[in-house]
Amino acid sequence: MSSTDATPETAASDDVLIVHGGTPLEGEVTVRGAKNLVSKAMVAALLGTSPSILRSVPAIRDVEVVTGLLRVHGVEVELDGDTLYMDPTSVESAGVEEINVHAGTSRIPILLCGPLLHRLGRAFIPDLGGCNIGGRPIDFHLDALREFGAVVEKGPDGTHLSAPNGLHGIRYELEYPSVGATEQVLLTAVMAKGTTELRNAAIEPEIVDLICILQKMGAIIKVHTNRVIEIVGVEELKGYSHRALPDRIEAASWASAALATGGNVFVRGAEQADMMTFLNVFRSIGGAYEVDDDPNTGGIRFWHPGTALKPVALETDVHPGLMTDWQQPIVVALTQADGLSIMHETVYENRFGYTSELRRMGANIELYSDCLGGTPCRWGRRNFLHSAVIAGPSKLHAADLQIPDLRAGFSHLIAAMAAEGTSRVYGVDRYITRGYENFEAKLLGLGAKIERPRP
Ligand SMILES: CC(=O)N[C@H]1[C@@H](OP(=O)(O)OP(=O)(O)OC[C@H]2O[C@@H](n3ccc(=O)[nH]c3=O)[C@H](O)[C@@H]2O)O[C@H](CO)[C@@H](O)[C@@H]1O
Ligand SMILES: C=C(OP(=O)(O)O)C(=O)O
Repeated sequence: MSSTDATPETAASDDVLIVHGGTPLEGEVTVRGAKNLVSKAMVAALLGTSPSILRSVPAIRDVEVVTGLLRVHGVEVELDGDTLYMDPTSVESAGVEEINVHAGTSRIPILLCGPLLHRLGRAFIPDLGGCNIGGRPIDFHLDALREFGAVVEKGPDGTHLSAPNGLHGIRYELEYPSVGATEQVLLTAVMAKGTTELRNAAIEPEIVDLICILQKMGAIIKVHTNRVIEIVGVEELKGYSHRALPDRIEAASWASAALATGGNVFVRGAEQADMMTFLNVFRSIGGAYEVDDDPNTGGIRFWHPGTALKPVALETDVHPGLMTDWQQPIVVALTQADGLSIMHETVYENRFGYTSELRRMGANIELYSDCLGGTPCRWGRRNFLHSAVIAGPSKLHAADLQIPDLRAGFSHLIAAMAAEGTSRVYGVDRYITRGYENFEAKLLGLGAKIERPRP
């Protein structure tokens, strides 16, 4: 099972955005539900005996992929505006070929295991996709599922699971607080027989929102101190009605774009509580922000105050640390800071590939295999280039860029908008649409000078 985001070379030659750089982004964008919650909330709907309603659903490709997966399993899915109706009353098994149509782009298919084992007694894991930023093994998922009582069989066409004796609660400690493995345990334990205790769990806001959804469905989940989650299995869950929490990764991406281009962007829908760590970093670099806490129209305004940006030493970490998905946009902003910054990536071993393109644009970024951030991490001394030193400020110049993955892609766009001259950014449809809805219209609305090549 591998992470299968395509390599940059495979981006179609017409999948390109022309960016005329040098214009500060100014105006307003709206963020809707978080990519990393919405797709899991859709999987949770599979567990209900009645329909679920999910609001604030963004128009992104990961939602399309999970819609396809739910439909092949007999769930009726209808989108009305940004509200998703999911009726799981007639869940049925799907064939390997039908499932494989939706394989290879997202990591979500593995999260269907628990719900499908409960509903149908069997499940199949197709090839997983997602960003190509490390090995992304699924050993924690399979290990936990086996503990719950699942039988995991690897065949020539993929991994098949069954639960001949049903699933029962477990005491389980994650080696690392993996987001996906925590969600796997939650989605499986809620209907397993008995109580589950998960130690060293991830506690990202998207996980807390998933817990809220499961609670609405009838689950009993207690979040204790020290990353311990206790789940009391119940026999039946009903559908839910929920508004997804806003996408804090998209919000931070626009904030970084405002800073790197010397602009001023109001991100409607951005929430302070989920972005506290990012906001501290943004202010340390010298960016300015203001929170509007109106529950209906509020958000956060981010702007460059016109004074020199300051260098910082940062490390990515699990929540409440600095989110790894914020790393790339922040690094682009740091190319404009006055001095030496450090970024130590501790979550993924290979998330700096995109910096080679930034170097071609004139950024001064060196990569190291040592843990430069101060805290030794899992990747130290294993020859993974997982620390970056960024010397700024650099005058960025235009280049032709190949996007390697989702967040790197948005960061390439930011760099192209901050650079002098006209860049061509390849792979925007393939990668960026997976997590940023309507990004071209949003960029145009902020005054970005972008265009598609004429046929
Ligand atoms: C769809 C989604 O929500 N994606 C997010 C989710 O990814 P995802 O859930 O895949 O990320 P994890 O938190 O599981 O991964 C964190 C680390 O744990 C390792 N690991 C994970 C599982 C496993 O079985 N074995 C193992 O070794 C991974 O290789 C990685 O080094 O959380 C990441 C960390 O916040 C984010 O960057 C992704 O945007
Ligand atoms: C790494 C990411 O997502 P995924 O897990 O879907 O690849 C991301 O959203 O930055």
